[in-house]
Amino acid sequence: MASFQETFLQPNNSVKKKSSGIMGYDVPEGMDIRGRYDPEFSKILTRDALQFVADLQREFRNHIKYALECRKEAKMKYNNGGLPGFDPTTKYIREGEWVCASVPPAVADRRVEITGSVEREMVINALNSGAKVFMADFEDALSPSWENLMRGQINMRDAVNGTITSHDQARNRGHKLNDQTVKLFVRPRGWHLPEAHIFIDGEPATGCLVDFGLYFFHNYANFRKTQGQGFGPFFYLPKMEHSREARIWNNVFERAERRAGIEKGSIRATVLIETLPAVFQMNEILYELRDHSVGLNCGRWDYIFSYIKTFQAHPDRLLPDRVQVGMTQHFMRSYSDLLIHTCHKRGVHAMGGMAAQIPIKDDPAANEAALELVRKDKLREVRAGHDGTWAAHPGLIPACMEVFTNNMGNAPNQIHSMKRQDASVLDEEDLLQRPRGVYTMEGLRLNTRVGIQYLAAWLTGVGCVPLYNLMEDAASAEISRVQSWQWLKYGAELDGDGPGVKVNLDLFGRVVEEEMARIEREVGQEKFKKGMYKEACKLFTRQCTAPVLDDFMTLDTYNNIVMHHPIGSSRL
Ligand SMILES: CC(=O)SCCNC(=O)CCNC(=O)[C@H](O)C(C)(C)COP(=O)(O)OP(=O)(O)OC[C@H]1O[C@@H](n2cnc3c(N)ncnc32)[C@H](O)[C@@H]1OP(=O)(O)O
Ligand SMILES: O=CC(=O)O
Ligand SMILES: [Mg+2]
Repeated sequence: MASFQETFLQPNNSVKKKSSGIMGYDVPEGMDIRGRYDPEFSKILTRDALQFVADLQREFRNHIKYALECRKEAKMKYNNGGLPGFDPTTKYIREGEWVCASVPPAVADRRVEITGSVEREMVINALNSGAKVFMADFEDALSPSWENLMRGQINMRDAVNGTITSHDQARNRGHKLNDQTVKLFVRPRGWHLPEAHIFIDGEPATGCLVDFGLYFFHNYANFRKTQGQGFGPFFYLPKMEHSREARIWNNVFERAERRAGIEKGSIRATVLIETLPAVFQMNEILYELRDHSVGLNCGRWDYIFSYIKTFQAHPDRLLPDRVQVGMTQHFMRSYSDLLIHTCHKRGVHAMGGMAAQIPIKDDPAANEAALELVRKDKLREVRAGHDGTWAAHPGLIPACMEVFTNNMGNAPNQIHSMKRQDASVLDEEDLLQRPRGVYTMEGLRLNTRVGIQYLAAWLTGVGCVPLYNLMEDAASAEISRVQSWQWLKYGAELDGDGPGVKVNLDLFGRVVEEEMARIEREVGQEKFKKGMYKEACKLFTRQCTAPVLDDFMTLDTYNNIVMHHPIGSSRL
């Protein structure tokens, strides 16, 4: 097999060019790095790694643009009254008798997976956590600033090398890896997010190709030796809407494997089914990735967000208060059951999702109640046939582990024991059924407080925060945003907690003002003044009152965290 150096360091005639002045990155032809120069970052942004990213971008950019155009077309169809559904032209895939490549032994048992951003201490804690897998997140849990992304890549490299350490000076505490660590999966950003600090041929790079490309380039060889038992690296793939997007990932993987000289099928990925259109494409997505798949996951928070977004022009499908849209609603249960049936039919893992509860430090009774909710959620998942689940915090791992182990015993998964044949009859009506529940003023207030505080954190580089004893990230905060937009747009009647009142601009304005005052009281004047709450409030208000719904909260907001050097901040 060709060595890493031989395979990647092919001669090229590109002009050696340093960007960003005297101290600059050594970039290949057609590439421009507009992010801050840092000697540590330059060990990630090597010329050859950048060339690899540029090659991916050049080969796949038109496919990505086409896939994003198709999303727009689908949106138009839904906005004109259409409903998502199964595609008659791919019935042969849904009904065919095929299976995915067999599961790599290294990740046969995934009963508890901890997730977290790629921040250094969190990475070390997650790898030491005693879960089976750590999903290191460049997506929902990360604010994609240049600093976060580059430090995240450094942290991933050091994690795979087994050399990652950190020292917290303020607390005089060190972090280092235990002898036993968990298996690493990396979640790159979704297709929709650009990387505005790296330009290729005059255009911002595609965020996920930067995340994937840099991580793969630097780590694939070590990963396969130390983590993957000959397989890997392993990925989670977010926010896809159609199997054509999975086909692009499959082609990216095959290209990377060829360039690295490793066998086809080395790279493995779990796809999050977290958009409403994707639930009708689960077989097709697995089929596209059949040589590279290691299952599907119920990304329940983005799924709820996507339900609202897909039905943005359907006032008869308003969702009730966010807290009432749980996994026991018929459409959510149907999605999880069909996902299990589909994955097990195709021989791969059906992963559960994230309960939003996190440990409550200063109130044992409330903490026990939160833990009980997590246990209940996990029990539902394992009994339904899921092979594993997500935990948002190390403190939840023992409870999740206990529930799964009590029900699965020593078996690494339930792929062959829980076929869920009964779920094969679930149809469009089950998957789209209108959720039941009430619309309340408290729901609107909570959405406002959560949306503003999440955005305020995101603007300062923090992509996941504890709010009101729950985990909030880009996916859960999106629900708050689009729900507020939808209630406002259609004048939802809030009658769940008193006499009915219709949401309108006046009411929403008052709610925003009052909730800002409450946030100030809750966080304290000093933190409020130093923080980005006012900016966040402006962004949230604009997004909720926009005549046309923004596709993603993070797209417009991204312009606020782009920092071009040496010029200063810049809009795309
Ligand atoms: C919808 C989705 O996409 S879900 C997936 C994306 N979301 C996530 O991954 C959420 C990950 N979780 C988190 O980010 C955090 O747990 C939060 C923000 C929810 C709570 O954070 P905090 O309030 O800071 O937690 P807390 O103070 O209890 O942390 C205590 C310790 O646990 C660690 N910790 C907390 N969560 C995690 C985690 N997910 N992974 C590893 N370590 C963690 C902290 O680093 C801290 O360690 P230290 O004592 O060594 O400094
Ligand atoms: O990514 C997970 C989700 O629930 O969204
Ligand atoms: Mg998600």
